[in-house]
Amino acid sequence: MKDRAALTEVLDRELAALIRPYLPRVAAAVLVSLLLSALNGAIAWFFKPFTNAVVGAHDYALVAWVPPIVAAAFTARGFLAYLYAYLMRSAGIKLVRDTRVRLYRHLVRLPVTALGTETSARVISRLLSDTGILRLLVSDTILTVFKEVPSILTLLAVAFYRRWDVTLLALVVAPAIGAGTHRFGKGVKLKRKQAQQTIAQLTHRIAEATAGAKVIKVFGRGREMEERFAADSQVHYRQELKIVRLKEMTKVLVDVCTGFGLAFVIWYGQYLVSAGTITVGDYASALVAILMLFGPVKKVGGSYAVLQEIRGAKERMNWLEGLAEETDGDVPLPAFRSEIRFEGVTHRYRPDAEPVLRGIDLVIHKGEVLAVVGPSGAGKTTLIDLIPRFMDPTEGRVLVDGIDLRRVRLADLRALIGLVGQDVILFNDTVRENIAFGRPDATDEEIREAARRAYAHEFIQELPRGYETLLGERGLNLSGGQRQRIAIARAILKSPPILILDEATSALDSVSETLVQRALDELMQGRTTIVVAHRLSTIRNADRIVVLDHGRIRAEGRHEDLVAGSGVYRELYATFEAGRGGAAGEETGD
Ligand SMILES: Nc1ncnc2c1ncn2[C@@H]1O[C@H](COP(=O)(O)OP(=O)(O)OP(=O)(O)O)[C@@H](O)[C@H]1O
Repeated sequence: MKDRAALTEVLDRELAALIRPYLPRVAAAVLVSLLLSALNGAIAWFFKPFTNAVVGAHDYALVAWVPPIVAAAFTARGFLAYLYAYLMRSAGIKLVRDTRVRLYRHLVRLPVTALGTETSARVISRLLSDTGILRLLVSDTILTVFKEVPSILTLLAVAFYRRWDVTLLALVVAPAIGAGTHRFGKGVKLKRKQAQQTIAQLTHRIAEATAGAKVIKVFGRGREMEERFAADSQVHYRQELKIVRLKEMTKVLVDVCTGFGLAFVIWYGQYLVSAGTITVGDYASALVAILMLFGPVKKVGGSYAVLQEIRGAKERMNWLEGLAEETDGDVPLPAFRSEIRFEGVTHRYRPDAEPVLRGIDLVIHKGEVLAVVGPSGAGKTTLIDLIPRFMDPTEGRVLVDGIDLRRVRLADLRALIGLVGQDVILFNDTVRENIAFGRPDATDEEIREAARRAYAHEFIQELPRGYETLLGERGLNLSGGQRQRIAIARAILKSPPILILDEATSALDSVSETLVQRALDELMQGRTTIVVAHRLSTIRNADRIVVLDHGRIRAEGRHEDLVAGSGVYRELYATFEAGRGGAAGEETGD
């Protein structure tokens, strides 16, 4: 109970901090809205003398003024209403925009392992949908506080001043309003969180339907996917409906309670009047003030439910904001001079899990091509992921030129590294931008030269708009080999001294494979290369091979030596040979 109260307090402080930059704009909007009310009041007020003047036509001087004043008043009203809406809405949209940008910046700065088992859909729903709800903070909650709370306080003061006892009587219903509103509000908060989870689920299903289109079709599961989406949408509909009902119930509650409050006041007031204790004037004045209180109280009650909704969304966003960003070191690393060293490296993905790497000691010398081989799950990817410091080892350390990676400036370290992974990520941009991803300042000639060396220039020229061709979402309109060559061109253009390759396990057709292999050879020229190898040619040509098994280095050496000596390696090599398809077949000809 106490924890929950503390959480609410923290949430409210965070919400207050979020809204602070936009307060001047909101205050200006409230000011405009007060002006607008005054103008409306004035229009109503002057209606009588104007009507008398026009209809009675006694005052000709005034009659002449009426048409321009009416036109001006309505024009001013239109513009003030516009200004009010503009100020109010822009503050809300700004709040949403800035929060999204802040969250995205945070997302990009997270370590790659931080998101763990979270799906991208859950992150997307937090970034787009939960942040969208924040808009209500401006257009509802803050607005209500600015507009209604001062009226409530003024009216209460008047009512107390006139008849404090009558007013107190009206207030006996206040605790009921407070407790009921709070209870409904809690329901709204819970439902909002659930509804946002369902939004994440829907986002997930949409992503599956687009990314998994082929699988869904070939397994004939389209109908089931539709049904699941419809079922989730139905769940979301019910959750939203529940939110609407709870919010409206809050207003009903205020109506019912105020009805009772009023009944008490009328009953007691009449008694006082008939007993001659108070004057009719006092009674009427207190009654009017109390009556006028009900409208603003109802609005504040409704707003409290909205605030709970916002708290629910903020709580979900806090999960993302609570993840720690990558920690950066401060030792500059302008160049790669001699070696990468693993010292007693043990790594677990979770404290209670088995280690994936166990006591690895390994030195990779500058200029060397090191192939890492091992059965599936041996820890190869984990090993290479430690070099760009995608994560820190749980025990031991990784050093570049004798400096622990934890102390090195991350940007410097990563500037020295090129990475060509199994899954080629192409961005939703032109071929040109995709190649220049690591060097946005590269000239056209440099980009072409990189593409030529990656054996990509020819096919790029044949694309409809050459280098300016937009690659579709995830570059779907290119073949696997073409995608890989673009990734290689990207690495060639960056020209890093250290290269990390995670060879694709799936074989390409032999023509494509030859081109990719040549492009890779070109890329590896003169660079220190660590490659998770799946091709026979790669392991045969490597300066050294490291055999990983169950997180340990089981053997190390050149291909010829290992074939002669290590049992584990011979076994592995046999599986490579047995599986040689396009990839291996290519190089057996030599
Ligand atoms: N992010 C992660 N969280 C938890 N466990 C992980 C994570 N990444 C990998 N693992 C586990 O660590 C072990 C080693 O995985 P790793 O990807 O390093 O092996 P690998 O040798 O590269 O395998 P493969 O050749 O199949 O890609 C596996 O058991 C895997 O399930």
